[in-house]
Amino acid sequence: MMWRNIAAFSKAAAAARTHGSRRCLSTAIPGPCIVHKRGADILHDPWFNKDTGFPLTERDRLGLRGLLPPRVISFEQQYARFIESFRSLERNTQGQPDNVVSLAKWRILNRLHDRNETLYYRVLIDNIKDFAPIIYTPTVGLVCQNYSGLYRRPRGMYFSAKDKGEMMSMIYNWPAHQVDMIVITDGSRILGLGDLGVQGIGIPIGKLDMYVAAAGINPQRVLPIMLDVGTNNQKLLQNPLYLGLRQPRLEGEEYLEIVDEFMEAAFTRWPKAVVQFEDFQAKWAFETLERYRKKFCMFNDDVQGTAGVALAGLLGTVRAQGRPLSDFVNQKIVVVGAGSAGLGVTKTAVQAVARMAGISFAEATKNFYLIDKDGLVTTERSKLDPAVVPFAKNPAEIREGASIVEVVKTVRPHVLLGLSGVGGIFNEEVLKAMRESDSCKPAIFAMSNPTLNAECTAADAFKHAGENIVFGSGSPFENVQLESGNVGHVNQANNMYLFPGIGLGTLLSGARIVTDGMLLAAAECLASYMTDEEVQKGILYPSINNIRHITAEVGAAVLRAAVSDDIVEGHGDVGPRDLSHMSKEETVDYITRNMWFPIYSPLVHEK
Ligand SMILES: NC(=O)c1ccc[n+]([C@@H]2O[C@H](COP(=O)([O-])OP(=O)(O)OC[C@H]3O[C@@H](n4cnc5c(N)ncnc54)[C@H](O)[C@@H]3O)[C@@H](O)[C@H]2O)c1
Ligand SMILES: O=C(O)C[C@H](O)C(=O)O
Ligand SMILES: [Mg+2]
Repeated sequence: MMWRNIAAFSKAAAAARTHGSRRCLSTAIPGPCIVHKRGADILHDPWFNKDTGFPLTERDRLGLRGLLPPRVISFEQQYARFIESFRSLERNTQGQPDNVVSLAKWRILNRLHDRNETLYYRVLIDNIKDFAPIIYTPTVGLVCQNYSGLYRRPRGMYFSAKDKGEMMSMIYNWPAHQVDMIVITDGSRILGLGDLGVQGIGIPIGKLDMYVAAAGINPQRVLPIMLDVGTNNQKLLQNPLYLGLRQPRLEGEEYLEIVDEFMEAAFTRWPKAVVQFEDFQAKWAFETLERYRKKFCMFNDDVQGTAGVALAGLLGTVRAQGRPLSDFVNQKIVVVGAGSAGLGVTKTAVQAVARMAGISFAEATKNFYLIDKDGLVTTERSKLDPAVVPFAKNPAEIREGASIVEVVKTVRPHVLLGLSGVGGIFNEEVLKAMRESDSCKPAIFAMSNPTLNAECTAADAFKHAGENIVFGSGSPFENVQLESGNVGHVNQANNMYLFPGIGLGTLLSGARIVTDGMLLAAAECLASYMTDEEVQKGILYPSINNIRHITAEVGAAVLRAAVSDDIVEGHGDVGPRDLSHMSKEETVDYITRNMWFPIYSPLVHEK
């Protein structure tokens, strides 16, 4: 396996990325785009609309003459105008409550999204660091919470329990002929915000925005899906404006029949699509993953994407300590949260230890401590969930149900990682206890989203746990100015660094399933991306500004793993033999060339 080579590869990767990041943004002359509509219908279609940017000849050809003011405004002018209105909104809302400002920013972006997708995705790609926190975590959480009130226009498709028996025909209501990426939720566990029912549609929309921005999936080929099987959120059920089914969630077979029907319908119409499951409550996240992963091209981002990002972070912390990667097997890791994300991370990290040390899975669990809402999980617990059994500790080591602080004080872990969804649970006492860690650079990952649900803030982590820590959080925080004059670096430990590459690499390989090998390759690629110099400064993940480049690398790693697993079927004109003959560089190049980039294409009308 590659683990030993990660540090060596990282230097070469860093050099390549300085080189490569320009390439994927280069703007070749765009090919024509066929439209089947004319006149005002084009202006009202955000896929084709160019607003005042339609050249005069195109206005003639498409029946737009007279429907727009006479001046033609260039793309660059339109872009500058939007950025100026965004900046002026920032100035005008200064001093207002954070939620008000965030929603105002989301609205202005959403209006552009609804009107002109080319311009929208261009401003998103170019300003990803500023805009990701609006269209993705944390603001997307606020949008979901307020969705029924914010709703103006539909986006994506809604399949409800009332549509049983109809889905195979309904799927043909979607206007695009080709769909490459689908992100689906049932709204049952939206970030750390719980059951938000139909309002959870904001999550697939935000994830697919990241697919377009990071992976260059053509926005005409993405499909956000809400599977509305009811909600158990009483507040929503009582809200007269709630837009979802007003019934308790379906359970058991009734629930699975709905998901089965959707999967059959989607893959019947688009057999080559990739489906990402997102924000399902743990029991359904695991059950659907097992049920579909050998049958359909799908993966669960919260279980599998998060596991890869966390593993890359954990390996990074070993490097940050100046230790060889092989020392990963000696790291003591406390994971707080034993749900879809926490269990996915723990299982993957234990597997990595077992592989590296050449020991059994059971032996490799020795240095892992799993804590859930009832405290430390031990074998003494009655009604132990089968999924946590492999990680349950012997109560003779530490008592059943021990609190986080007790566990930290007893174990003196190298890493404290939170995926509990409970804001502030790494309180002052817990963080101070991490000062006694056996690591020279203790690591704290507060991975829960959105910001208020993070287990601690970045500032508190550096203040209480010490200035020598490594810190990661699921939602963005500003870097922290330390008393020593140094900067405490904040890593965004978020699955956004992997899911776009997993989806894109799978799509372009033409694989019909997503294997463990493909997921592991994605994690290894991310783990080897940073240089030793960066890692020693506590920088474990790349800047989000490099997201297209890292996604191309991850996508290539996933594709090459699919080749190794002998499951590629090719994509478009590129067959399985072509894929298997590509070198690593050629694969990255192939992935990069297939990324869509927002630029106005000449529109050609066809009846
Ligand atoms: N950063 C990322 O990339 C990323 C990825 C996936 C999930 N997440 C976040 O992780 C959180 C959990 O997601 P999930 O899907 O695992 O949820 P989940 O509901 O499946 O699991 C939550 C777990 O936390 C435990 N828990 C609840 N209260 C606790 C407490 N007081 N002390 C200790 N443990 C407690 C529960 O017992 C459960 O095991 C969410 O906030 C989500 O946003 C982040
Ligand atoms: O959506 C995110 O930002 C990460 C993750 O998928 C989550 O559920 O929190
Ligand atoms: Mg999620």
